[in-house]
Amino acid sequence: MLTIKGLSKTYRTGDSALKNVSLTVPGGQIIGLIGPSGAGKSTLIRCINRLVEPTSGQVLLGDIDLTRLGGAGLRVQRRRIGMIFQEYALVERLTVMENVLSGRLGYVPFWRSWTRRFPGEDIQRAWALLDRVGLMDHANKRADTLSGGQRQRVGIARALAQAPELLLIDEPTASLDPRTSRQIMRLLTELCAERQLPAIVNIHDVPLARQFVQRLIGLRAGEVVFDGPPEALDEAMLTHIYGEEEWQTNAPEEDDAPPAPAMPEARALAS
Ligand SMILES: Nc1ncnc2c1ncn2[C@@H]1O[C@H](COP(=O)(O)OP(=O)(O)OP(=O)(O)O)[C@@H](O)[C@H]1O
Repeated sequence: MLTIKGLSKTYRTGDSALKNVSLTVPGGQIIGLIGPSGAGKSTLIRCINRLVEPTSGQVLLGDIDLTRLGGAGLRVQRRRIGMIFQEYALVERLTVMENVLSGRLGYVPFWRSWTRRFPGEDIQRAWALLDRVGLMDHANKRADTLSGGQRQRVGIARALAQAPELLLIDEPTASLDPRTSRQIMRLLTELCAERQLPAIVNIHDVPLARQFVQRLIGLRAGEVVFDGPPEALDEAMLTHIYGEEEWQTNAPEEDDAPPAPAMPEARALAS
């Protein structure tokens, strides 16, 4: 469970990017974070993992307040947070398997990470994850030979290899075509449900968010102005959140692609 209490951020420039944001994300729930450019979505995500220092407030992962930690304590707690990025952030010249294993780097001793000798159980976990995200047959390919959707699947497997207790997902589909975007969103929602992971996904595409996410948070000028299910997000509320900015990027369509396979052994690993 993630609990955010009274979180505020004012940058040195005087920009008040977050104003007293409070919310709770229980395990298994994905929150879709929506709002116009400059609303504070990235700032919120970055304050949670302390890439940006909050000005005030608390961020509790379980019962540990991340805002009170520094140095080694923060490094240890950051292992509990998996990140998934718009541009995947893969190491291009490494294989798919090596990229997934890099999710374990925070756990292995320095000499092992230097020589890339990972424990057997890490390798087994990586295989199970590759199976779950549908990339078993691509394990030995270089990351730079993959399609965008495949790369994002590697990014997802790498984040899960970390055995995170929270996922922070920044614009996961912004570089993908509509159909691949739906496949990735479906995979993310399934994985969070299977592993009972709380997650926050920063997403520009409101129709896509509505299709896959059960709870949306609307940020406007650093404040939460909507917190509810997609059905409650009507045209008037969208106009309130976005003002004049366009929110519709991809029209929702039925997807004929089958859902990603749910491998029983990957489920067992997660439990
Ligand atoms: N490093 C920074 N220094 C000063 N001000 C910043 C910094 N980063 C963001 N801001 C300001 O904080 C506010 C929120 O920005 P943020 O990037 O969090 O919004 P966003 O909702 O993620 O926008 P976008 O959708 O365009 O990425 C904006 O007014 C922005 O100009």
